[in-house]
Amino acid sequence: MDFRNPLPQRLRDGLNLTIITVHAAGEVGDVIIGGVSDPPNCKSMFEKMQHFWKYNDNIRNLILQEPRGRASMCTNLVLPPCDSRADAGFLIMESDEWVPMSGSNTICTTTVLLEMGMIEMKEPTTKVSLDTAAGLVTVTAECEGGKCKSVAFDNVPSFVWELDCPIEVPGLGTVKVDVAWGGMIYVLVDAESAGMEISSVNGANLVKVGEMIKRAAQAQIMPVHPENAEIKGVSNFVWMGKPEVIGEEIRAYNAVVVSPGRLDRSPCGTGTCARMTVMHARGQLKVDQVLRHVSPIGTEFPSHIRGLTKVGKYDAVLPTVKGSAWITGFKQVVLDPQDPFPEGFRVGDAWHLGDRK
Ligand SMILES: O=C(O)[C@H]1NCC[C@@H]1O
Repeated sequence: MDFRNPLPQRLRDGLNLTIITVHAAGEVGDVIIGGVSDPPNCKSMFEKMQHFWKYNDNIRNLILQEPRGRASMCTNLVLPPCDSRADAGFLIMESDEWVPMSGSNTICTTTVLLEMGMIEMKEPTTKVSLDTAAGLVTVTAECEGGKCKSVAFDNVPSFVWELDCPIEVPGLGTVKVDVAWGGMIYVLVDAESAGMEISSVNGANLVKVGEMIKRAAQAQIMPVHPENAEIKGVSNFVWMGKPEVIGEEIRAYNAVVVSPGRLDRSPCGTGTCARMTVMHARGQLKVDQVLRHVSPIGTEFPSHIRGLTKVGKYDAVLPTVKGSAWITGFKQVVLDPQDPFPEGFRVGDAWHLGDRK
């Protein structure tokens, strides 16, 4: 056997992605660090995201769908930033969409950028500015011995469109939902009042009922971001667990149903921001008070509101979310030109197929 040149020529010639595999609080947010060209003539990361949606969405399908991907994972693409203040730019791929912002993915990407030496790590604290499709996000990483121990990101302002908005859900009746922006657009429902228990063993039911409510909300309401009319429509769903006051802090479980229907393994950074703005609007969370948001697998994002602002006509909060990520591997992904599934596939045993055939 000759191992000197193990990769056949036809695989070396085609798509060849260098990926660092990583998870934050259990949620996979792999990071592509090589093999994808920067789209030309884009003035913002939002324009780069639109470019991929329009011309290169096949890469998202290839990476996230089977056989290379799976339902419960995301992938990030590191690119040069457009904002001159930023150290790096990145775009976020989820199963059903490119999303403007994501918490677990910001934590994964920052950890990879620092631990792989793509941005210089300074101990004990490294400040990083990341250009995202939702805007500039500043990150403070606690670092020690070459490890990025934690990542706290100052998210874009979050605000509420609706509190207690009645939605007619076929099979369930009227359900009251909150609608908020946390870097993605969320519908949020109090789990206890809907008779839902947040636990991993109840995962299938949380997904099934959450998807029913989310799809009904998508059909009945159309929130539009006041500063970017192209960001519109509900993306994900949050089950809000009962808040428990512990000293000065609040601890609460949550379960986020990520489209097309699976639970976020992490406490969901953008969902946490959406929830904090809802809790603040209801007088349940004060500025600087910690919300320790807990995922169905028990991982935590300690978070807080660092100040108040306005987004268009809406009162908004400035949310900060903290978590940790761990690199799990390194891989090269290729596409054989003869592969019958150049964009992968989904099977109903593991995927909510939704409207797909
Ligand atoms: O942390 C978050 O914001 C997310 N986790 C996966 C789905 C959401 O983007």
